[in-house]
Amino acid sequence: MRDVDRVTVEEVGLQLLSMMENAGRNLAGQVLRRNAENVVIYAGNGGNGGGGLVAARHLSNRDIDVSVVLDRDSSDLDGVAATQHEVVDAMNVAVTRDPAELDAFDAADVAVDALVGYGLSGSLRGEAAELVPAVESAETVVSLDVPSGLDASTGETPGPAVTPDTVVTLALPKTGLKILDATIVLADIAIPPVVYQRLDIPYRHPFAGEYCVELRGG
Ligand SMILES: NC(=O)C1=CN([C@@H]2O[C@H](COP(=O)(O)OP(=O)(O)OC[C@H]3O[C@@H](n4cnc5c(N)ncnc54)[C@H](O)[C@@H]3O)[C@@H](O)[C@H]2O)[C@H](O)CC1
Ligand SMILES: [K+]
Repeated sequence: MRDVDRVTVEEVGLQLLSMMENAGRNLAGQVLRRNAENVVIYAGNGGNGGGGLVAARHLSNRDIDVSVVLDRDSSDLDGVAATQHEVVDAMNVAVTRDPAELDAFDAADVAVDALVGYGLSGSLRGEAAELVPAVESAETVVSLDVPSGLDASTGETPGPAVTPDTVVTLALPKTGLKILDATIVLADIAIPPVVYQRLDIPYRHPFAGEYCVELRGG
């Protein structure tokens, strides 16, 4: 997946922010399908968190009551996550580090888990790990790309990990998802077939007339 991202950005010229926009909009679409009224997005400081913050923007644009919980102070965000945070902050979306501070916390019908994706290294630690019970307290948990704390390649959970109802995984299903009971939805983030060709990955798009396809029910 890292190679797919690299070739897409460096050789084809599609920008990370474009892929992330597709990721976040597809994720928001999956949340909207659940008729959620009150959504809490848990976001970390990487591509995964950035996608979660894009979804926060799309949901807020659709008048959903959405709040964001970060695993660090917003001033400690950098890169794409900082860019996406700046936008939701300007939109007056509630952003906090402490879920108990949110009026919406007890009422959340969907929690979006965008703390860590395939960038996990070792066991889930620090505030991200401490937030796992809060994420799981919502009626429905939707993880972006891979459940936070689960190794995307092996499926191992060397420490705490989110147990989602649904995973919205991006571009290609990650092998580590095989062990989960969750519903797996594959989302199109517009990676062109030439990228897979260059990497000798046999690929035929599975999306038919949609941007998301359910690979496996929970
Ligand atoms: N083609 C695609 O699939 C695309 C995927 N995208 C999304 O980007 C993430 C991968 O982004 P990356 O920045 O490489 O890493 P993460 O966001 O997954 O993680 C970095 C984040 O997590 C923290 N962290 C790492 N290990 C731990 C740990 N053990 N405990 C606590 N915290 C940890 C680290 O400090 C960073 O803050 C991918 O999953 C997709 O969601 C792109 O949006 C587009 C292309
Ligand atoms: K995640």
